[in-house]
Amino acid sequence: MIRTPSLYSQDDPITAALKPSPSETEHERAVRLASEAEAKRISEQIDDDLREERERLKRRKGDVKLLLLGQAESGKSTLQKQFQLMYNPNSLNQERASWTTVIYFNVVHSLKHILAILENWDDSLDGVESPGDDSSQSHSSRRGGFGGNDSGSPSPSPMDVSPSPIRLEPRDGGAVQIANLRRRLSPLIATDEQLADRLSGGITVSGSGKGSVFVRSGWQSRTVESALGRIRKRPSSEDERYAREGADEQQDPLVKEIGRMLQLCENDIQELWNHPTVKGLMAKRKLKLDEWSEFFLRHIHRVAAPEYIPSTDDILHARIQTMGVAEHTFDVNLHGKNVTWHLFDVGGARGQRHTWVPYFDDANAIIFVAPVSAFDQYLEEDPRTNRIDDSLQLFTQICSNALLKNVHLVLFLNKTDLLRAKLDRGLRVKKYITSFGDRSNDYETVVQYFRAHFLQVHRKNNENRRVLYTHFTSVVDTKATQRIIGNVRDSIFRGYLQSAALV
Ligand SMILES: Nc1nc2c(ncn2[C@@H]2O[C@H](COP(=O)(O)OP(=O)(O)OP(=O)(O)O)[C@@H](O)[C@H]2O)c(=O)[nH]1
Ligand SMILES: [Mg+2]
Repeated sequence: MIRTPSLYSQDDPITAALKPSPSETEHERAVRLASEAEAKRISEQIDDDLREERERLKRRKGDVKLLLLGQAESGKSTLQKQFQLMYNPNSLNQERASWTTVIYFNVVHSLKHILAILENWDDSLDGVESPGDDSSQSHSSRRGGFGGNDSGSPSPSPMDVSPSPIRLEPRDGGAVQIANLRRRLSPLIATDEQLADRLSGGITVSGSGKGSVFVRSGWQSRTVESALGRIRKRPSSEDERYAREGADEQQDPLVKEIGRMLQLCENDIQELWNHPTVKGLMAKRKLKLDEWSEFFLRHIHRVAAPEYIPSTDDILHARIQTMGVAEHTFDVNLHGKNVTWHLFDVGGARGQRHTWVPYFDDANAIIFVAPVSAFDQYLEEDPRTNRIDDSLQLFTQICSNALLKNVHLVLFLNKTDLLRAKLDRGLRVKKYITSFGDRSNDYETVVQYFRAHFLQVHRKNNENRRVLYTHFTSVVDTKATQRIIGNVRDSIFRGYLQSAALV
């Protein structure tokens, strides 16, 4: 007979220490056995997790890992949606209905913001300053020159002052009209927090400002799940009709109710959006709306329609902040070879950037997204830092990071459509970026100026003499972006094949 060592061998001091006391009662024995069983379960779970992780790493060995990096609002998640549209369009269709919640939230939040600005403005409608004036935040206290020099911006040039400042609505009629709109819209505005809660699953992120909502990877199904307590699987299809047919049975009662409210309030929203006071404040830049706010308010007739299902363009314009790192997987076929790509879409706010590092050591490529339209904007997390300055600082850190020194590097100078629109509206770069000086304020000069700064950062931090691939992009433009994604895919693939010694 084979003899096995006793469970409580006298030779082992640890097992001796764990040996039950001879005076152990029945109850103590039951508690001990339960805790030993729980410890065993946890240990086995850890072993399973480790085995799974090893398998996953083994599987991923030949895969391409692409990181999307850049500051908050730069367009990383929008670019990820373009990849999804290109390589896994069914998955975008399956989650189409869940974007309704985000878009309703974007609309309600924008209305709330407009009404809040109007409230603060009611008392001082006559105190309108010159166009282009941006006195809601003092420039002199901000970093506006490249490289974080604290030079601030020059005071507005007398040339910028309009000889006849726009007069906003007189207090009486306009103010009464706005007060009525505020009253009628208040039930809709009151849903803001419920919507935020639905999207974030109750998680709030400190310092997120503007009442933004952060979502973790997989929020689309969780949003529906948390509302209904179940997820219904639908057959995948490229047809938006599926989304429409499935949407009703899957729809969250809160979202349904807000859809109904939007329908009833559409005229009031139109009236507020087209109100001369709102237009006047926007022209004076006393009221600054984010690009997605303007987009959805311009399309409110469609968004407030019964049975609204977001179009692909709507999904590309919807705004929700990424929390942590979200992994998306696609199969990319090139020259008959099928390779799995893992796209890592990161949260770009300063408080999120520490989550990027664990993904650096086995990354093959990075697309760094820098919004060039942001020259007149400041960080949510640090209102003293100009957004372009922050992008350059972040790009410096990425270029100089030792873990990333062999990674294929692509730069997207993004939001060129918004840059063009701002310049066309007469915004002057020099007012925000002092080093721009007296250069011509046209689109070509401005984009080349920004590009030169990014190239300079790359040159100064390029011991390995790696190539930087640069693209001017507007990632909400599907046709142009998909063409660029094709180029990027080819260049990443070439590098990948070379490093895998397959060519
Ligand atoms: N007009 C325009 N809008 C853009 C462009 N790129 C992104 N946007 C919009 O800008 C907003 C922010 O884009 P996101 O993709 O969510 O930004 P992000 O980099 O993922 O931000 P975080 O998740 O906070 O790090 C969204 O409403 C997008 O639709 C662009 O090139 N042009
Ligand atoms: Mg994002």
